[in-house]
Amino acid sequence: MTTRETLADSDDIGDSGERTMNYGKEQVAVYRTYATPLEDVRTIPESDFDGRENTLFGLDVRVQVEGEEFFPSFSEGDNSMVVATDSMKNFILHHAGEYDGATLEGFLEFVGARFLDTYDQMEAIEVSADEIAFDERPVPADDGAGFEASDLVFGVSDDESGYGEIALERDEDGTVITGQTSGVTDLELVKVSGNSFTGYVQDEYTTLPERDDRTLYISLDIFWSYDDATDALGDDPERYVPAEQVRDIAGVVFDEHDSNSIQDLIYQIGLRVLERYPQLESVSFQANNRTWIEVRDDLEGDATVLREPARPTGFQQFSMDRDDLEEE
Ligand SMILES: O=c1[nH]c(=O)c2[nH]c(=O)[nH]c2[nH]1
Repeated sequence: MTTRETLADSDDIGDSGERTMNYGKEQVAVYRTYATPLEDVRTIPESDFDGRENTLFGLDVRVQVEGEEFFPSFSEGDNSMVVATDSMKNFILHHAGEYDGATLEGFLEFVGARFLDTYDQMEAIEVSADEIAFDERPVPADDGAGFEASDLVFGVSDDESGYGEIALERDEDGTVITGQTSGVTDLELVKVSGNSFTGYVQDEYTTLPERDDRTLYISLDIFWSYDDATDALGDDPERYVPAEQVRDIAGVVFDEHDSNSIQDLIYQIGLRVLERYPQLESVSFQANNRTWIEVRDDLEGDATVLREPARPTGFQQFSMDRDDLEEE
């Protein structure tokens, strides 16, 4: 997942005739040690995740601001209203020390609201971040029985990470959230059996053989939006949806469900997510097919030998809401 937005992604292009005008800073990496622990989250049957210590809290932040008062900086080279993007970076770093909450989304709202409080010329702001994830490292337990996670040493993770995006505008009483998306990105899952891909269009362009079973390798980004965006902040941990639990739902549904395609699989994951979290309005997916190619199936039992696939890669995008759950 990248937090970079291109002009073509912008809402403002096309029919509205409205001008695109914003600026900001991206790839602001910030690390906070001993942030507030996330506690008292509701547990679900698919996951043993019940909170995180936040001993190391790392974020790769992107901030984008808008306001009519920035127009002269584009049209006349008049920087009198411009907050340097370098200062934005410093503002984000400073406020990482002021945040006393426990979630990525909470920090984005906190720092976004502080920007609007501080700079009147900013009318609207979007703040997003990818979590910079760290893994626990096992060390022998103090009581000599087995192993426990070190309090001090962490591995730099190559695995999936949390994602958040918050849009804010000023209103009479302060700031209001106008957009929110949370997510878990760069999940990579392989299921060795129980995946078919059959029944697709057969015509003169079809060379892919139907498969009753295949080793399915997917990379997956999952995003969700709450009915009430303030639930994303984690102030009420019971209503917060942790990225770790959604990650675990994806793994469990993949394990349980014999799918006939990635499309079929992500739909089932989406249903489970909406079922577990009534506070969510919608869930969406970006999947990529990275399935290996079988080179040997003449081995004993179910053993096979596989190789990396050649490019190009297939993808699936899908969004769903509570109506899909009700139709089941
Ligand atoms: O799960 C899949 N969905 C597809 O649409 C597709 N197309 C393809 O070539 N392989 C796959 N796999």
